[in-house]
Amino acid sequence: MFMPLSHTTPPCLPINCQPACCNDRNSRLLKSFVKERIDKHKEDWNPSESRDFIDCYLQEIAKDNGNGIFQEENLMACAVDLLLAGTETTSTTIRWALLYMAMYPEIQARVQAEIDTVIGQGRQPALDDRSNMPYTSAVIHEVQRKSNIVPFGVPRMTVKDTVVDGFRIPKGTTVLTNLTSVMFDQNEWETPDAFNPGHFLKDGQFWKRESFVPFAIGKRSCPGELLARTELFLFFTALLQKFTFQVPPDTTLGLQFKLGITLTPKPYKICAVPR
Ligand code: HEM
Repeated sequence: MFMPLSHTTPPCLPINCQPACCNDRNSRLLKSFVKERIDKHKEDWNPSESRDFIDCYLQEIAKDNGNGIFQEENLMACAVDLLLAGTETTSTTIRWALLYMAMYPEIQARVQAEIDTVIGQGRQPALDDRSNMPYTSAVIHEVQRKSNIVPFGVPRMTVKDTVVDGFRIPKGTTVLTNLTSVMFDQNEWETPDAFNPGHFLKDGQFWKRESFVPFAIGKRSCPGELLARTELFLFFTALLQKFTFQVPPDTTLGLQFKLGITLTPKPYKICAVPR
């Protein structure tokens, strides 16, 4: 179970904390959408059959009549967090992936060749295909490493005086994990600043690397990792199965970004040409 992000995030981060979902209007819309869903779940709730997260939470609230830690306010905050953390991140990664594909047509062509061999055009991609597609997996990992969309993890706060590697961190200190330093470490990566899927390939097979940490590590690492990895594989392969992404005529694409809670590419235009 996780705490709402708002309980662990300091109110004023020294960065531009304004993803589209954070502005007042969008935040109100999101909250009222979640409230509607919770009310609907309460209406047709059957305690002996949990359909999803909201049902399970309602069950926990009912156990101690809403007097314990499980309360409707927390349910609301957790559901909003899941929607925010779960949509902005995956869609931003896909935006980076399409940008890289348009900028590196030879890499895109190799992904498409693998899709054509393993999946073909006659059916949609399935998760089972992933283990037969080392090059595509390497490209998705390299997109995640190089685009580095959550460069400082999620801000945390020490709950007691702590010593890390000889450094004393007093209780109540906000701590950011510098994931960038690991994913661009010159001692770990052969060409840290290049977009190079070869970082994740050895003898033609997918190579899992310890320094690949876009979801952070440890007991507070991203709870959505499995879902995100599944979504990224299915969306990316489905898109490249049907389209080739190209730089529009007379346009130069670049890797300019905007740093907010996530590191997103600046808006860009590319052509999706049906295959
Ligand atoms: C490419 C996609 C994603 C990336 C790169 C990503 C990355 C991260 C990172 C770095 C953290 C901070 C971990 C830490 O502080 O140690 C985090 C936290 C979190 N992520 Fe993700 N995430 C992604 C997708 C998702 C999805 C799909 C969901 C849910 C459906 C999700 C839900 C969360 C939540 C709720 C937290 C806060 C957990 C807590 O406070 O303990 N994330 N994520």
